[in-house]
Amino acid sequence: MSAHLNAPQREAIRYLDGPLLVLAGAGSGKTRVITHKIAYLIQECGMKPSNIAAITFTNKAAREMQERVGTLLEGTSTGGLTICTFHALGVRILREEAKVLGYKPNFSIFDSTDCYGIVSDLAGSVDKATIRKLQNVISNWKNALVTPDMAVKLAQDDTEALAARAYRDYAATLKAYQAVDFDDLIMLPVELFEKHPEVREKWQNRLRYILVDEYQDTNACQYKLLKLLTGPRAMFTAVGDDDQAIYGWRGADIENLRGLPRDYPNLKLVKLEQNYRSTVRILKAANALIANNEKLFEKKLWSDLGMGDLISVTACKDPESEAEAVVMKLQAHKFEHRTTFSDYAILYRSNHQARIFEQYLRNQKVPYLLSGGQSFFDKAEIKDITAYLRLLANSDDDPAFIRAVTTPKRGVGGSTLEALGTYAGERHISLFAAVFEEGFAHRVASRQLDPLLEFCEFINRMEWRAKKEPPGQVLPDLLAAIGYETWLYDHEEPRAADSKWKNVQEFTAWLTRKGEEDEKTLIDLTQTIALINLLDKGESDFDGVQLSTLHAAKGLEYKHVFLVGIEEGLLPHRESQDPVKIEEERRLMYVGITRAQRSLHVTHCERRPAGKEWNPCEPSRFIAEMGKDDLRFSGGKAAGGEPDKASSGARLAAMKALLSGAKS
Ligand SMILES: Nc1ncnc2c1ncn2[C@@H]1O[C@H](COP(=O)(O)OP(=O)(O)OP(=O)(O)O)[C@@H](O)[C@H]1O
Ligand SMILES: [Mg+2]
Repeated sequence: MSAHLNAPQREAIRYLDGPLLVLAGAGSGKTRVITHKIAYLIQECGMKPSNIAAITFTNKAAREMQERVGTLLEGTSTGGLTICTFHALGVRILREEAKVLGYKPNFSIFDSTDCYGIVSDLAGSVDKATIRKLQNVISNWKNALVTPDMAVKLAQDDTEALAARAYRDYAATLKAYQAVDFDDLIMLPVELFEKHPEVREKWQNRLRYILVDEYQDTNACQYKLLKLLTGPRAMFTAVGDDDQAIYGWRGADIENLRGLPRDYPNLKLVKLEQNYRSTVRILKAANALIANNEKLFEKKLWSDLGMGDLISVTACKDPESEAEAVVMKLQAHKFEHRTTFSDYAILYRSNHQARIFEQYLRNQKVPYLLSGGQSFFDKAEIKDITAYLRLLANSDDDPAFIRAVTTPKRGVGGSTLEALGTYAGERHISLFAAVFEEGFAHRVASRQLDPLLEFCEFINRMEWRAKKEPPGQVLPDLLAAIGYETWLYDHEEPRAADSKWKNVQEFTAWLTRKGEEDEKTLIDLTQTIALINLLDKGESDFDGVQLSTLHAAKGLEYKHVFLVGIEEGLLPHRESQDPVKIEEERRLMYVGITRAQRSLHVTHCERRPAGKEWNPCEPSRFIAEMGKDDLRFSGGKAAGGEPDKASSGARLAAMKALLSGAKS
């Protein structure tokens, strides 16, 4: 075992007598316990890698963990070792057990845009906000393991009954499409394991030891899946920090932390108290801030990495001057300390805050990476066009068929597809092949069959051309024939449509170029796209400043961190004002502060544009809560020897919150 482990870490790694919870603050080496425990299980306990599964919160975290375990175990084979997210594990289980659940192994996974389309079809003519709400209600039901039948039975009033029926139809539609949504990736395996003990036992025997990182952010459904997977043996290690629970809005529930000792009376608890990440000042500020939250578990956290620099708090006039100030400070800091760009992170509450920083970084030719954003190939519009290409390459690709035939809409409805799906299922042929069969023609009206036939004939014609002509000739005709641009502008807000259409053009230009360079047809290139999708989109070697949302920065660390836009209304967010949500916002700030190793810089604006007007902004109450001993204020009203001014507004806000909290 590596020398760089302290006594409680070693204890946690060696403990194999039953379920184990490592509960500890930020930077105390929880993730390190997981990676080292995997190595320990394989190297010292002789466990097969294929019997071990480690579950991380994001794909990025999974990649990092794979790398670290790979390094620790150099020379030892790790074949079959599972390191992935709950969702990826769900996909794996579902693919293997699809038959038992009545799915094909190549079921589609619908993203939230696909699902929005289904819900909006079912809901009829209601506004977007209502559809999103309905989507949320359905998602909450799924995460609470409420089936459509249960929802219908439990409905208390007309609105709930309506929503429950929409849920039932939504589930039926997905099934007809042989598709699942993200929530299903967890819910269906739970259902599967509950109904089929033999399948459950098979998986319990396969995954004999399970490790879970960021346990505080699991939801009820994921907890259930974990329980079913570990079974009565309960051989697992969960690590987490209740002060970093920041996904309550997505159904994660700290109750799962509280529930563990109840569900597992023999649960062993290990606490880690030494922080190996941050300087004393950073840690002190983080501890002072989080002390304002109700405590679930008592924790201590100390560091021997030295006092470190004061934390700078800068008031800026507006977002432009904030971005300018941050980028200038970053460059000066880099020059002075001879660091690299990848030592820096700029973290913010909401995605939209990134744009102006990107602009200034680009102006200054500072390389940067944007995370928490979406990969190009995962964008709905790129997936739409890719669905057509997949279908040209392989007309048996049912998921691509469903996506292409319904996007843009061409008069093929849910019931037609359901009939087609049933027929194809009985005959064991693909949807595409089924369209041309006489047996199917007898089952549907001609107004249902005609648009299907027209679509398939179009695909056949295009396929024929795609095999011979260069992509540059086929693509424009394909796009024009399906009317994608018009459909986008009919469906989306103008700005969203603009950006999506631009992406489509960028994608087709790329395909055209590739086609010319490599002398490849569209059919050949479809394989290339699939491979790009599989490729690690990781950016490990790139030297750039990291731009990220606070949520996406969870679990990561950077030498120097800028927390920007730390204002009332942004953090805490204006829509998160009740006392429970304020606590979650405070944890988000805690996550932000504790990403920093050496230096921390906090900025806030005095005004922000709101349409043509300016809105005045107060510094966040969280700045005051960090305690002023380790903070150095500058800029704006606070400059010129009035260090307290910047925080007086924050204190006022904190007082207001306290009063409103006391009232409710
Ligand atoms: N015993 C140790 N000796 C030296 N360095 C350590 C030790 N334990 C952890 N570290 C280092 O401390 C840093 C924080 O560790 P790690 O990321 O595992 O903490 P964590 O508890 O998972 O943090 P978070 O709560 O943010 O997820 C890492 O750089 C890690 O390599
Ligand atoms: Mg961690």
